[in-house]
Amino acid sequence: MQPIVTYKERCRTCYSCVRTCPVKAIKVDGGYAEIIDERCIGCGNCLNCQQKAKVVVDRMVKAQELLTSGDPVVAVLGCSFPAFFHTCTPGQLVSGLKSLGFREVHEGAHGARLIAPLYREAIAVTDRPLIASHCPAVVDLVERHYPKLLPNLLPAVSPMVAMGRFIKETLGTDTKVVYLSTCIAAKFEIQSPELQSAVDVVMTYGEIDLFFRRRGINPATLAESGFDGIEPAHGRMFTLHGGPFRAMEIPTDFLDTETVTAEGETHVLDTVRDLVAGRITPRYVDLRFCDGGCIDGPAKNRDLTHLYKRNLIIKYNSSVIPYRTAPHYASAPPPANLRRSFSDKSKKLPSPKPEDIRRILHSTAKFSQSDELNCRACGYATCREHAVAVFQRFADTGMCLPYNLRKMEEDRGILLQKYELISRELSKQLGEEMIIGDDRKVAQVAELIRQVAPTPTTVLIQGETGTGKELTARAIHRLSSRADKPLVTVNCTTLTDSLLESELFGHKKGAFTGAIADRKGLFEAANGGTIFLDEIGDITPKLQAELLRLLDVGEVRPVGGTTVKKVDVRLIAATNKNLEQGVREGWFRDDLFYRLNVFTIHLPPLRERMDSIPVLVQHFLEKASKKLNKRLTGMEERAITAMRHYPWPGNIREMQNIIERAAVLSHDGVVRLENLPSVFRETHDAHAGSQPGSRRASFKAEKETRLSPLERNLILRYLQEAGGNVSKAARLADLPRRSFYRLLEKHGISVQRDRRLTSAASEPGAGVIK
Ligand SMILES: Nc1ncnc2c1ncn2[C@@H]1O[C@H](COP(=O)(O)OP(=O)(O)OP(=O)(O)O)[C@@H](O)[C@H]1O
Repeated sequence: MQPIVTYKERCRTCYSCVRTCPVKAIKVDGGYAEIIDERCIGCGNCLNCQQKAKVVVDRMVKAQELLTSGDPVVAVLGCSFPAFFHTCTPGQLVSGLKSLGFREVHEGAHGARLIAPLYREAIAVTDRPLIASHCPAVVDLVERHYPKLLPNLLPAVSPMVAMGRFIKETLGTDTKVVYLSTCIAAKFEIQSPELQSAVDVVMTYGEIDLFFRRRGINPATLAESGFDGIEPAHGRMFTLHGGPFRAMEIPTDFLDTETVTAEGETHVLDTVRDLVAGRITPRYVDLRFCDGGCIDGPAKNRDLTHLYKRNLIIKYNSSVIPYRTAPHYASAPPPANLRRSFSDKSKKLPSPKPEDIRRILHSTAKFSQSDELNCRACGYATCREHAVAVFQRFADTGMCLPYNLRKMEEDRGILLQKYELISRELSKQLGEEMIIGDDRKVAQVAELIRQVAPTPTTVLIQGETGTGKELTARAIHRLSSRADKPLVTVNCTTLTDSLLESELFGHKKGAFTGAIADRKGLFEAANGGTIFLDEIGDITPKLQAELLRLLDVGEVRPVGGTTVKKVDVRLIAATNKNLEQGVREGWFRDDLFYRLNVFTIHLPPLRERMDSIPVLVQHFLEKASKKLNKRLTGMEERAITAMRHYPWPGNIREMQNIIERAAVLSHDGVVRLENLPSVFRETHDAHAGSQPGSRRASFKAEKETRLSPLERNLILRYLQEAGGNVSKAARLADLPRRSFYRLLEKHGISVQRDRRLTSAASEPGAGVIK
């Protein structure tokens, strides 16, 4: 089993392991990131996964099995142990390990002394730069990724393997050796067939600590025992920066270019690349993959700083360490063979051709250099590196975050547009086509519609939100000679600017990222019929110019296209903005305004059409009855009175929504005041209170009634400014989100994001235009 395993179900594909793996030994496939064993060098960087999806396999069970097997088991403490177990003395630690069942305890630093002669010899006679082979991650790095440097690896085993051989050759081969360390690569090292039998188990200090705790052993409370092996003297310096020179007595000095020492991923990789390129030619290179050396290996003590740990080692080195060297070691010869060889374990990967890279980049909408953001969100340093990994099947294109975000945004716009079309279609089926009203102003509107409908004239409909602008546009189309041709409606605020332009006019393949084929626009789709552009006051100046051109010459030019197409489309535009003011303030083109303003219909707000309230109530009750499949016979007088006195900031849509909601709540088929949002009860009470002879409402009730509409208007305004996004609206209003939601509920306002502000309410009654 590999020493590091992946828990698929914990992987959240954040790609942090891809990002931190120095040799890109991580493959993202099937929604999780797993280690590619042949490429892995065991550095342990991927263990920093916050989800704990990559973990070191716990060797405690294996160690326990050895300890209970009856065979002698020897513990060897790696040189960095004083920087981990700093709350007890070395002698107490030895006692603790013996309580666990270890027969002997050794200092692994002696291993450095064992291999030192080989190092000195090789360095003295070498004709090429020699790379130290004591760090297993460095050995794996060369064997798996830089095989050109195989002849440069110093042909000696690591101190750990030297210790294992020394102990087994002295005590006999039935002896088991457990090595304790901060190193994860050592766990990989002992799996190599050539070295396997030297050490049986590698455990981290953390695992041993857990072992102590599980067995209720606290070494700090134990009496001291002495180490059983051979005292390593300055071999203990091995773990410190530059320590191997001292531990193995390799002569060097500060400015000596004959020897180089490097620690940490960046420096090690740079040095290796320099060696491969022949940029440096020292005699000996001492490399350790972990930044900070062995005391800062992946299983280090994370509570202590590097300098503090370094001081612990130095202090340890100058203290008197209890030793009771067992007699069988005093005269033991060094192991017979401390040499080793290395092999090429690299795997040749397929190299993509330029067109392969281009194809992969195109598939994530990267058509030019500027599209390559190199944001590293996928874990690769550049978009091209990612593309290479995709080609080599280590990565997939779904890892590109900017592309995904953009695509989501576009999909959202398209879905919103579809949603609008479907909900309009649904409304039509529910018989929403009628313009209802029983007042003078709606009668005037109806007359204007009848007059303009049969002509080809462009119409501009102005009115507050929810006053029936779209309904009016539909009526004009229905009464025109184009009624049998399409009516295409577009809400100019639902799509991003660039997407809206391509939706309206179409685009040519390659016009922008994501334009993978030619596409017709909505003007072409509406050819022969009518296009209704809702919220025209929100379009950008660029789009205003295109629209003006279209109205002037009757031609559309697709985005990215050079040719134009004739279209015959009648335009009806609507806005709740004051376009004249827009012209004065410069955000709306005057020439487009005059082009649109040929025939304008102003829709009065509901508060100016109070006479229509009863017929509208009736109309919406009938609609709700159909939609909810519920018998509704009417609305009680108190509720109608409240409706008459309510200021209706959301106009007829608000009324429609409120009646539908009340219809849901009604128990007996009659909509009662209690079924309406509380603000209506307050409106009713305030009104009743102001009637002669009626009992005066309390100050609190009256205050609430008068302020409530104001509060409601404010909420609607914030929502409108936030495009229907409640969190944003709450932020604008400087209110906690929860409070904002409470206000929405109080006023019966329901929100559909990016649709427009709809509040929980209504519409009218007697058909004026059918
Ligand atoms: N006079 C009316 N008679 C019947 N229903 C109406 C009337 N006016 C509006 N409605 C209904 O109110 C709702 C909102 O109408 P519409 O979408 O036409 O308003 P709008 O002014 O276009 O809104 P917005 O400014 O938010 O785009 C629709 O369900 C519509 O059917």
